[in-house]
Parts: sequence; C-alpha cells; structure tokens
Amino acid sequence: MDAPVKVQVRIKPSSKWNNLPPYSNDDLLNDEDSILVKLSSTKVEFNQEKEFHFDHVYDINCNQKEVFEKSTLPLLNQLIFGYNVTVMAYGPTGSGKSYTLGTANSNVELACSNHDDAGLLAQIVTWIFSKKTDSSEEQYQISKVQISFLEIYKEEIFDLLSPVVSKIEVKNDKVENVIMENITDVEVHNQEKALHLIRKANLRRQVKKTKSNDSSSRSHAIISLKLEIQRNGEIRHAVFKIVDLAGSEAVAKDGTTGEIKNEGIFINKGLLALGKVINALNSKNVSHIPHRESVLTRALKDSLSGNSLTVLICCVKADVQSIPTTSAALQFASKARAIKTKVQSSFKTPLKPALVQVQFKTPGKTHFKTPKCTPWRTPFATIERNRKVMTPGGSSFAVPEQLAMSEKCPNLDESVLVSGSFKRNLSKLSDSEDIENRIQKAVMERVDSFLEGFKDKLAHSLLVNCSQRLSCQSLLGENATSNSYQITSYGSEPDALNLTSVLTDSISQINDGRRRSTRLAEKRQTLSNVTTKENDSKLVVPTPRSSSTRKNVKRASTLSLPIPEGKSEQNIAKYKKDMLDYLNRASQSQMQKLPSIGPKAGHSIITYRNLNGSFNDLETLKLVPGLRKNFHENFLKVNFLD
Ligand SMILES: Nc1ncnc2c1ncn2[C@@H]1O[C@H](COP(=O)(O)OP(=O)(O)OP(=O)(O)O)[C@@H](O)[C@H]1O
Repeated sequence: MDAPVKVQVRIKPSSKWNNLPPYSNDDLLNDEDSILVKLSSTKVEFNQEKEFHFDHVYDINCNQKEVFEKSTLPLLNQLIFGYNVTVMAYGPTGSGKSYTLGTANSNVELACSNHDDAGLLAQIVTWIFSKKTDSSEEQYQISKVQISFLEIYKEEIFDLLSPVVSKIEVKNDKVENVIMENITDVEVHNQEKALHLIRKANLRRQVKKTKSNDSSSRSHAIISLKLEIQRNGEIRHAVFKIVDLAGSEAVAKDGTTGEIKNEGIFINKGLLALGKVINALNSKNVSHIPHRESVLTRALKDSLSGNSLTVLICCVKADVQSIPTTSAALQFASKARAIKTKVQSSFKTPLKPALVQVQFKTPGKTHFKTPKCTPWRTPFATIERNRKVMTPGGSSFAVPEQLAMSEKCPNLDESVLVSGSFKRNLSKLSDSEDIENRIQKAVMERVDSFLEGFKDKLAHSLLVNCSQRLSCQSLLGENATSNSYQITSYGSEPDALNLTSVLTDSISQINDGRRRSTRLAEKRQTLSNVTTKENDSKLVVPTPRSSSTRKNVKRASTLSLPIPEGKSEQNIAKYKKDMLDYLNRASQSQMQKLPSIGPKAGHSIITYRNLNGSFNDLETLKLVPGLRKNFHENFLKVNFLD
C-alpha cells in the first residue's frame, strides 16, 4: 500500500531572552495547514511571498500533547497492527526539533517526572507500555520491547547503547537493502527503564553550545523501539523510529570556527544528500535515488521510500531574523510531502490492520487564529454503518435514520459544524454533557451522510471512528469555528483499503480546492484592513505582492454574482453560463449569497463539487446529496432560471 509521507510544521515561539522581535502577520502567517512567508528580509527576493501547504501546522501556542495527538498517535495505532513507523524532525538549528521529539536530556528528565513539556518520545514510550499491560486488546498483544540508540556523527554511525560506544558498519545486500549489523537492542520491561536507557545514551551524544543554541545536537540520532507483537500465536515485529536530525546551519554566515564549523559542514552534507534523495523521489524521470550519497540517507532509506509510515515534523522559529532559514526549511519540507513509502503489515493476514486516518476538513469560512484560542474536543465515538453509536464509556445508542437535524439537535444549528459561531451556540445550550451529545450526534450524521455517497463501493461491515475537533477562536470580538474530522476505519483489509483510497482521494481534492483558494492572501488582506482602521492616523504604505498572490486576490474579487440581463435567448444562455461558473468557483460565503442557498446547501454543493469535479450543467445539482427534496426546482425558480 502506498502511504504518503505526512509533513507537519511546528512554529517555535520567539524566546523572550534572545531579544529577537517575533514575526508579525506581515512576515509569516499561518492557518491549520498552510503558511505564507514574506521574504522581505532577503535582498534577492525582496518582498516576495511564498505559500506552503502541509498536513498540519502547529502554531506557537500548541503544546506537546497536541503535537503528540496529531502527529504520532495515529501512527501508534498502526504500529500495533504490524506497520513500521518513523517520526522525523527537520529544521534549522535551535528551532525546537529535540524539544518536540523530547530527545534532549532536559526533556527526558521531565519525562521521568511525567511533566507536560516532555516531548513525543516520552508519550510514545508511555503509550507502548500502557498497551503492553492492557489485556483488553485481545487480538494484538505487545510481548516484547527493545530499544536501540544510534548517532550519526561526522558521517559515521555509533551505537550509544553498547557498553563502549562503538562504530556500526553500513552495508548493502544484493537487492540494495541497507544492513546495519551488531546494533545493541536492549529489552525494556517498563517505561522507567526505557527512559533511563535513553537518558544514558543521550549523555553520550555529541551536544555543544553554539551561537544559536545552548545545547545544539551535533549529530543525527535514530532511536528505535522494536516491538514484538503477538496475535493468535503468530509473532511479528514492528519498529517505531524517532529521528532527530541535526539542524541545518549557516556555517559561513554565523562565523563559527574550529570543531563546531567542521561538524556543521558534515551536518549540512548529510542534509544536502537528504534533500537530493527527496528531490529524486519526487521526480518521475529519475531512475537512480542517491541513497548512497551519505550515511544519513542510507540509514533513512526505509523511512523515506521503504516500508514505513512516516511523519516529518519541520520545526521553524518565529522571529523575523529567521524568516530566510524558515522559508528554506519550509521549501524542503513541502517537497517531502510528495514522497510515498510502500507499507506492509508484518502480519500475513491482519485482522483489522488497514487502519485509515484521514482528515476531512469542511470547507468553511476563513479561520482566524489568535493566541487566545481554546481547544475543545469531543470524545472518540464509534459508529457502525447500521447507525449504532458507541460512546467511549462503552454505552451505545442508535441514531434514528429519518430524523431531521433540527429534531435531533433543536438548539444546534448545523452551521456550527461547518462554519458558524460555536460560542454563540454554546451560550444557548445548558450543560456541557448535553453539548457533547448533541455535537457528537451531528458529527455522526455528517460522516454518515458523507459515507452514504460511497455506499455501493463499501461493504457494510466497516467500523468508522470519528472524532471532531472544534476550536473557538476570537478575533476582534468575532467568533469563528474551525473544525476537522478524523475518520478511522477498521474492517477487512480490502474494504478498509477501498475506504482509504476513496476517502484519501476525496479529502485531498477537498483540501486542494481549499488550497487553491485565496485563504491566506484574503486573511492577510483582512488583517491589514483591520490594522488600517485601527491606525487611521498612520500612513500605511501598500506592500507589493507577488504575482501569484495578486492573481489570487483578483480571482476572488472578480467572482461577482450572476445577474440576468434580459430575456433574449442569448442573455439567458449567458446568465446560465455565469451561474454555472459561479457554482463551480464560489467559496462557502460566496455560495451563500445566492438566493435559496444557506450554509448547509452551500456546504453540500461545495463538497460535491470537490469530490466530483465541476458541474457541467445546472441539472447536476439534482445529484448533490443532502439537499432538500425540491431544492433544484426552488433554486431555478428564485434565480429566474426556470
Ligand atoms: N515549542 C517550544 N516552546 C518552548 N521552548 C522551546 C520550544 N521549542 C524549542 N524550545 C527551546 O528552544 C531551545 C532550542 O531547542 P532545541 O534544542 O530543541 O532545538 P533544535 O532544533 O533541536 O536545535 P539543534 O539543531 O541545534 O540541536 C531549547 O532551549 C528548547 O527548550
């Protein structure tokens, strides 16, 4: 099965003590899956803007738990079914890679005291041992956990868990598989022992104080957690790799000298080779992938193109001075997004292995972020195709099939789930449990109706897990809701794989549709309008925009509501053509400007359009699921199209 490498970005907050001014919305702007960078500080690309898209962007306010839940937890759920997994951190020096992964010794120490700031590593170890001791998981049981800790320093690999630090030879077999022999794998029986070992190995790692970081990793680290998993007497293995890449360094610019400079040269060499491998993997015309160009790329071969589900977390800094390095790192990371690995469970006939995690984001209003955003989360629930809903507590309830949304959730307008103001609705509801139940039901219905469109392609034995994240954000007194669904399906492998491809294709179409929109450009425009209003007395110099952004803004503003101009055949034909064009291009808010189209209808039309492509004629509106019975007739009538 092909699995795209997931690429996420984490923006490190600017440290108070380093006196660097934080970025402003004019330098760098992000939303949940994209970043817009203005390269005003580089002479070469004066005032150029670049927009990058990722699977997720964590802003400066996100905590370690959130990063774990979004980047790693879905992979851990796959690991147990025999899939290999890699979580890799990339980014400039001092951007927070070791902090995020939790591989710095300070983090490992925090992990030992269960501190919230401990990074991914501690949470991974905790998860694995909680599964190991959990006897309720009947089919898949972790029976053994082993740890190895390798360091790549100046193009050589060292085993940090052998009694004396020793060099590891890298070889290739006849079919170009990378072989690293005699690595020390230490069996661990509990979390404390695992963290103790990691701490011990960490103390042997090459770490130095540099101009950018008090404790900068001078080497790349690969920590592997090797699991032995049992199912019905069958024993299989799966490996979780945590890769802490050393940070790319501006050796010449920083004016570093001596050993630190020398190390920086090796670090950059390895990262350059990594970039070349990623470029080659992206290119359809290249037959040779230069894995052998560095020890790092040889060691990471499986994670980049072999049997591994891989997440790359690109860490960047949030200060203005770092914008050029941030842009370079984002460029690198966005290329990695096109890579696909080939994954396979180590179990021959996995029972419920084809676990699928996809993010289904409703195309909604532009979401604004402010530091005050409060995450709010519904619990996991399980729905079956027969509409039985299981709550995390184990109780179940049936969702009546024929009930209208308004009857199910009298106080909860469905627009809440799309783009409405959650806070506004929140005030209407009495207690939080009630809200959860109502929203949960509404989410179920939405996912169910989404799947309904594919019912002929899917068997009815699938189980679908759905969680929804809503976050209330407040900007200038207004509230906006962003939401995304995470859908996880279990089932017989062909069914689940079928669902994977259907959902993944649909979701990427939806997301691509959103991407091509002018979200970030519009957002920046809105923010700058607001600033202008607030600073009426200040003279605001208009900033030149890149041609692509200018084009986008123009495209959005030129979409005007179609107007009937007369009753001649020619005019009617033009009006119909304009209407079709409008339906094919309008955003959610633009769609709602059309008579007879509310939030729900607008959302259904856009979702259908994203899944099936543009409408060829107005008759196709009849095929859009979720619209009222007489919607089509009514739409033609009120828009003078009948
Ligand atoms: N998200 C964050 N919130 C608060 N502090 C952070 C965050 N990310 C990193 N830091 C702090 O910034 C400093 C540098 O982080 P870290 O050592 O993880 O960077 P790095 O990318 O691993 O650097 P290098 O490549 O030089 O090893 C550390 O003091 C760390 O605690």
